[in-house]
Amino acid sequence: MHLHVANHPLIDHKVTVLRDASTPSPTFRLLVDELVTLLAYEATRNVRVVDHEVTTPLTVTMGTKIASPAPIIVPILRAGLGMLDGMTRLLPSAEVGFLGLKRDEETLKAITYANRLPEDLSGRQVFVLDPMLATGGSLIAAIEYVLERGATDVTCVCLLAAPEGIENVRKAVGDRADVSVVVACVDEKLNEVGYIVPGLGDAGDRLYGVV
Ligand SMILES: O=P(O)(O)OC[C@H]1O[C@H](OP(=O)(O)OP(=O)(O)O)[C@H](O)[C@@H]1O
Ligand SMILES: O=c1cc[nH]c(=O)[nH]1
Ligand SMILES: [Mg+2]
Repeated sequence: MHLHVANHPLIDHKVTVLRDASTPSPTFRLLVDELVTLLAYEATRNVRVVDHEVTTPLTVTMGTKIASPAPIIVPILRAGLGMLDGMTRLLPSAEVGFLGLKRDEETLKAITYANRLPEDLSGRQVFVLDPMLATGGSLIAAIEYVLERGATDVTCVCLLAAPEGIENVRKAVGDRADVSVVVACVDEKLNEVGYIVPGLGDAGDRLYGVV
């Protein structure tokens, strides 16, 4: 597994505002959207492209276009939905599959309640979106889902990660070179109830309200 931690003052600034408990949902949603756009620059560094001839007003030249089959974006419901628009804006030809996972707050195990992914992801490049990588249980479940269906290149885009969660993902995927995690910030630790510290609280609740 390859880990890329973004290192950019604009990203740090926006993450700081996200952390602020007084930031209201509309601002929180806007910042998540902006952060995805910034992280996507790194996350899509290895997006597959093919040569593509283009006619400019002056001549014919060779450029590139996103390869076929198109990449597939998988937001993990709920909180990952807040990252979807930002990602599809940059990759408009991508397809979107949905995975609904809810962490049992007692056991901290991820429970799958929705799955709308193509059965066959053979050879597909997948971008998994989830703002929070805490114990890693949810992300590991998502990575395993798409790998079992044949995906060959999985990039996870997260905002905050706990060191414990990164370690768990690393253990789960081993030294696979085609799984990577791009994250805005690696936080200090998990607390005794599995929340990221200093973190930003419950990302789903902050985006969409307490349910
Ligand atoms: O790394 P983990 O320990 O698995 O925790 C992280 C997961 O917890 C949150 O989702 P949650 O279960 O709160 O669902 P929600 O998005 O519907 O709020 C978050 O969005 C991740 O999916
Ligand atoms: O800190 C955390 C941990 C899991 N899920 C969240 O939304 N926040
Ligand atoms: Mg939540």
